[in-house]
Amino acid sequence: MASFSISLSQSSHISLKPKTSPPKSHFVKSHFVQIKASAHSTPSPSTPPKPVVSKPRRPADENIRDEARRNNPTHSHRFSAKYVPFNADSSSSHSTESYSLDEIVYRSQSGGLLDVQHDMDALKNYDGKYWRDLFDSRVGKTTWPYGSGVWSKKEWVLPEIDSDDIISAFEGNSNLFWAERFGKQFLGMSDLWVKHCGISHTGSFKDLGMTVLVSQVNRLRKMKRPVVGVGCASTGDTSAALSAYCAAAGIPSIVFLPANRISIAQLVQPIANGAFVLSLDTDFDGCMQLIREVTAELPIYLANSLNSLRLEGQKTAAIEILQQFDWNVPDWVIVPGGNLGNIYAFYKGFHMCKELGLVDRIPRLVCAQAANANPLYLHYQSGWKDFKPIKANSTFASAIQIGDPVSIDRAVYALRNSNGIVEEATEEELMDAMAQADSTGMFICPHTGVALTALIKLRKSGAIGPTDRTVVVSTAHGLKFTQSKIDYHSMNIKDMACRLANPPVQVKADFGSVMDVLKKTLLSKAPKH
Ligand SMILES: Cc1ncc(COP(=O)(O)O)c(C=O)c1O
Ligand SMILES: N[C@@H](CCOP(=O)(O)O)C(=O)O
Repeated sequence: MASFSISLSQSSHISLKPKTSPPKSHFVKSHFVQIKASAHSTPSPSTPPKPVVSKPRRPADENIRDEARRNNPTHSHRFSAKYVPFNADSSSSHSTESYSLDEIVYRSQSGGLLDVQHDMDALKNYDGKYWRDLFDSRVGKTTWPYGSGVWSKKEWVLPEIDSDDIISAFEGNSNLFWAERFGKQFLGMSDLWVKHCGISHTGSFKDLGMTVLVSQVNRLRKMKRPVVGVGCASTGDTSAALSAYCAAAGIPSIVFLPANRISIAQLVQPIANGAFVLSLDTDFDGCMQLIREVTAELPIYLANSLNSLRLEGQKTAAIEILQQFDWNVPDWVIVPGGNLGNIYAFYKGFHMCKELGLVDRIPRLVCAQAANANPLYLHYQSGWKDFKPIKANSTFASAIQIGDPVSIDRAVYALRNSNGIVEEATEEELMDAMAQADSTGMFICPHTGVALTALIKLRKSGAIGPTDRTVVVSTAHGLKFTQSKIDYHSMNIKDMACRLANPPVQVKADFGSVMDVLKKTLLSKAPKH
């Protein structure tokens, strides 16, 4: 595997009936009020927004933030959220411990994980149709901030933040790709989809969480909270997203990277975005330990997914999948896992949609790991007994080379509550799966190769049926990982057959030689009529 050193000296308006059940008194005066929701303001049953037939063009001297301010001058909020201890065992969730999202806190008093808890009673004042219509009305617009796939779900993400404090690149709304040929040719499947979360601002799903986290930091700094910068440990994608969003906000970012373990494309991202980059002679788990110690001492805000704010943004990918299927629920969703925040984020997004009546069930989740970095897989195989961190070995899926995932409890909770499965992929399996997918027109990253391997194995075992609607989550853009593809297609990998390698053919630059080669190769493959 290649390694690199870090020596670089309108609005659509919807008319909705209220829920038949009586809403809570502090929200609604009459049960029979008609709500007009606009794409640019949170609808209020007590003060319905003015109906607007079509959105007039914004004055030339007004930008989209100004426009949002004008349309929503009071910034009144009916919804709220807070941090509570993450409790895998809900029977013991009687804790009264909670924190405002404006506090800087990453762990509960007992040292456990935190979770962002929304005021579900307030959200339940609106029925599933209300939320589906509201979210649908915001897709594909430039209305600040709802044009973002994350902020189109603002009421479910960070309901209390002022739109003016949001730092967004209009992330999300990513392509749900129908993998027609891959599904048909290799798996006999007709309803296979790839959610391309990596076709995004910085080339990975991390943008979804980072817009939320950096927006909250922006708010904290405006509130004069002591935050001198934002820091993370990273295998390459978190650091890229953090540095981009911080640069957009004018906030300093600090990234801890494991030396020689991330791709050159990932390394250059924070460098270009002006982050303070530390290359450390350790692995990701070592970097994570260090950033936790540093952020406990210095006023640097922690941006890893230990910080549950990140997952609020990431969960919108799950909501988006449902939305893209017209609120039909797929049977399976397969997610590659490393630090294990994302698998929980998917669970949370699906679960919220069920709880709030947008859908009536959730998909089964599969978490896919590289066999060289498989602590969750081993834990699953043991029947969820005694989790043991491991020393992760080098893998082409370098962004998930993690042996001591911070979100292990969240992942176990998500998988147990979705009748989930954990699978693993060897280096050869993941690279072959990546090459196979690429040969059908995709250009995926090795982590997506891990997820596809899980799919291939589950199809072979019969767990996933030929007509099951299945979504594979692609987590990063293949262009960040071109070196792995170069190594594969030049058959330059020790102990790997690279059976799908497609190296370029060296030919003399004359007509005869070119014709000979073309006849021998292309024409022999032409379909016979
Ligand atoms: C490309 C890519 N895929 C998958 C993952 C795994 O996500 P998580 O750490 O949330 O499990 C990561 C980061 O860890 C990643 O960068
Ligand atoms: N793959 C991640 C690893 C860190 O994960 P996080 O979600 O906890 O930030 C990366 O790109 O750094």
